[in-house]
Amino acid sequence: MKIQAQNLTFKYPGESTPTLKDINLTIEPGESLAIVGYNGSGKTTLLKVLIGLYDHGGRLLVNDVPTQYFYDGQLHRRTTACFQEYSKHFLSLRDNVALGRTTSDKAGDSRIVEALSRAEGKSILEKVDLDTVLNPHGVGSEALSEELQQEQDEMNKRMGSNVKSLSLGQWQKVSLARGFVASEQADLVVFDEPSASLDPSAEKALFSKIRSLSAKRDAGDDKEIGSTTTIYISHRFSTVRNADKIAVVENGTVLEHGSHDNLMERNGRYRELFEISREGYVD
Ligand SMILES: Nc1ncnc2c1ncn2[C@@H]1O[C@H](COP(=O)(O)OP(=O)(O)OP(=O)(O)O)[C@@H](O)[C@H]1O
Repeated sequence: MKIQAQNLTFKYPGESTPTLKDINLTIEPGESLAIVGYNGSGKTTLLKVLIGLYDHGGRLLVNDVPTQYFYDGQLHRRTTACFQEYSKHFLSLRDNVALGRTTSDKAGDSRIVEALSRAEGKSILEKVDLDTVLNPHGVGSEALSEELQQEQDEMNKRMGSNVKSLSLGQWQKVSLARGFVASEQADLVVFDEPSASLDPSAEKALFSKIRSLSAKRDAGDDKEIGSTTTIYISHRFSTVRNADKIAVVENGTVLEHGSHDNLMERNGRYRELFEISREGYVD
């Protein structure tokens, strides 16, 4: 999917000043774009506007067509988004990953295992199986409200001992696996800080899987296929540098964009942020 933002602006309802202004950006089909910048600079808002979640000023074009010419839901069906606030369901591991998108047979289960593996979460299967019901409220039952405690007691009664809790990082991998299953039908896949709860080795492998979603394939005459575009927000420059394009967002606008090499050569904010992050790894 090709995405073009032309003089894009956006203001949250009730706010006096726009959160995004003069955004001009083109992401070609099959490209990966990393969005970087300080906290509160507008990265998540930009991601949400680019995938059509918010009404905006200026123009947003998808495959050269202004988004208002698509019918309701048409673009959303082609988009998969993994946001920081992911959902956890009191459902089996299978249903948490697939949400009904896979068939209930061996082929369906192997898609789920494959998605868990791409999300660096295959080891979760050493602790629970696909039928295990996951408890979204965590281990600390003493911290649960009376209502949640009742819900948990009820589930435990119904499911016997087959209810298990996961760590934060394991839940994040379940939510990423959900994104990978959904991405099979998507032309645009977006991730908002997908590795926040992951350890460095899982993180490195995850980003290479995310970028491989974007690998350009020969689409032949069919412009619709072979062109999954990925956009991700990350503060980890070791992974950001491998994106095809990087956009530096500051005060609600794109300050610089280009490849890692272009931006390093430009010697501007990207280079400054990259060097600060590198210093963080040097003793
Ligand atoms: N729903 C909202 N209503 C009003 N203002 C909002 C809303 N969501 C975010 N903002 C404001 O918009 C600005 C940009 O927020 P955004 O979440 O896009 O930043 P970000 O760059 O993704 O930050 P971070 O790196 O901390 O996740 C911030 O000043 C924030 O307070």
